[in-house]
Amino acid sequence: MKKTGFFHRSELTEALWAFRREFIVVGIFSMVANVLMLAPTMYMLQIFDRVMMSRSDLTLIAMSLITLFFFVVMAFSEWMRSRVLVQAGLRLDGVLGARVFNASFEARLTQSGASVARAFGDLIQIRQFVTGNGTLAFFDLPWAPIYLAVLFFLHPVLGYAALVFAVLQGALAWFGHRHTVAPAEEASKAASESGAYLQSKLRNAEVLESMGMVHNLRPHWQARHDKALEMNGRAQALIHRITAWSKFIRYSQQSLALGLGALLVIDGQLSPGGMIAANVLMGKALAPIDTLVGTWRSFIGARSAFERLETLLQLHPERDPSLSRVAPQGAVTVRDLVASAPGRAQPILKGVSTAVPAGTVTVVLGPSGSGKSTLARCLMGIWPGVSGEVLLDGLPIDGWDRMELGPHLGYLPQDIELFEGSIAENIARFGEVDAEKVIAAARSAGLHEMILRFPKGYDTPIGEAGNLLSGGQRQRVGLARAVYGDPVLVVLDEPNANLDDVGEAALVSTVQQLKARGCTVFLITHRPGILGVADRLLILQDGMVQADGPRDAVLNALRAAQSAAQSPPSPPPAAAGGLQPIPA
Ligand SMILES: Nc1ncnc2c1ncn2[C@@H]1O[C@H](COP(=O)(O)OP(=O)(O)OP(=O)(O)O)[C@@H](O)[C@H]1O
Repeated sequence: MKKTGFFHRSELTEALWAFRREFIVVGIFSMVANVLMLAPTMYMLQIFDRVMMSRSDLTLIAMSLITLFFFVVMAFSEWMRSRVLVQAGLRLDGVLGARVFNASFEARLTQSGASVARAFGDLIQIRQFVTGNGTLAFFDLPWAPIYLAVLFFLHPVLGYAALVFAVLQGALAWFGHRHTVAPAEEASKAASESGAYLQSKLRNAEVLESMGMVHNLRPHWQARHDKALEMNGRAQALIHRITAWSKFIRYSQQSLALGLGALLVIDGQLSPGGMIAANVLMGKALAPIDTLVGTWRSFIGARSAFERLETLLQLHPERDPSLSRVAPQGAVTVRDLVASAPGRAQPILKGVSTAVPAGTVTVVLGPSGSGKSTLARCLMGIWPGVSGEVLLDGLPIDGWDRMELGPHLGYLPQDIELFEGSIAENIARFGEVDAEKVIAAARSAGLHEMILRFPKGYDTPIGEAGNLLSGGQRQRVGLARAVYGDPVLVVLDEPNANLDDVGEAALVSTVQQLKARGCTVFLITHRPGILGVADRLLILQDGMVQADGPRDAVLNALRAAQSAAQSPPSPPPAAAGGLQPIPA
């Protein structure tokens, strides 16, 4: 449960908070390991100041055995704490993986500006930090004062020297933090922008290669790449300078501590054993600070990753499973639908309204750019900037849980969007392949015989985005995927764009079968040949409804408008929205 008010924790903090027990266990093992880290120091003191003086073999053996035992316990504690952290990291991934996956997809749809491609990289970065040296150094840090106290106990000058070095290391860490965060962030942003640019162009490699566009695009990429290089160079230079200073302080500390101990020994204020022990102790007291300095970059990286991921999860909260509803029937109502897009002054859809009873076929017509595909996306509840309502069985479509609603919907987008995998997997929407349902969907899309002619039948791999299939085959596989599992609402965006006459006849039969089982169908097309299957027509013009109603009524009205417009010499009417002449 999320806490409210002062104790409110974000979802991500809550996920980490759930591992508090593990962190306590790590703290306990760290305590044991750190206390036992005093064992070599004590051993050294005993060897130099006691065994060497008394020359007692027995004391040496006893001291060695005890110290060995301490080492075993120390090694076990170190191993256990790393193990607990690694397991916690895996569990964290398990807890957040699905959420980040879903939120990434939602973010992609809403284009909310959250860094989608980075989301999983961010999760890995957080996990690696939480399970890495940074966290261990954080647990070791509180024990540094114990070593300091022992140093003060050996000689106050040694204690003060350690303090000075600690302050120097700390100041360096702070300086590094202040001055390198922004350049490092900018460098990583520039690098991912350059990578994303290249990636997006690689997707269209055929077009670029065939028309010799590679040469033209290279300078665009080079500019981004150069910027990334420059940023990276600047950040690296700073980081290297800080690392060099850090090394200087560390080496100085090691040697100066020994020199200081020697001075105290010469002065008779410290035993030789104390000198060696102090040297080791000082190294241990400063090691966590050293590690923190070494890991502050990953800390900063993990912190930014944490913030980005937190924003992503906040913008795309988990849907409440209690909202689960009964299976929809397929009645669709659209009310005053206004769909906008970033960077466009005018909305794409400007107040579209229609009401479609369950089990009817609506053919959507209109000229290019009139908003048909946008309407299709709104009907699927996947268009981000909308006002007005799209209701499925009277309930807002974007309020449904997608996992729950998805199987009841079928969608064939204009660019089909198949995925690498087999034909069967694509038709089955990458869920569990139910052979009977897959074959039924393929039959329904008039694809079954064609698939059987492939050497591997339904197991034929279709390549990335289906590029091993022809345009018409891709469209039919997309159609079979849309009708898979008997959905109640199917939206087909230009499903006949790549089809020959046989394919179009199969499409008509598919739509008739869908209708026969009570499925609501929206079919977007430019080709009037398919109007025969329509119960209703919806004609869009410039984002507005120009005509809507039963097919014959709309057609009669259009014909009347056409003949009225043809009697005086006047330009052909735009009534049919760029449609070829309405067949009689
Ligand atoms: N993501 C988007 N961002 C901004 N504008 C968009 C976006 N998608 C579509 N548009 C614009 O919205 C308008 C309608 O596009 P839409 O794809 O809905 O038209 P359409 O009627 O399906 O056209 P066609 O018949 O050519 O497929 C177009 O002017 C297009 O430029």
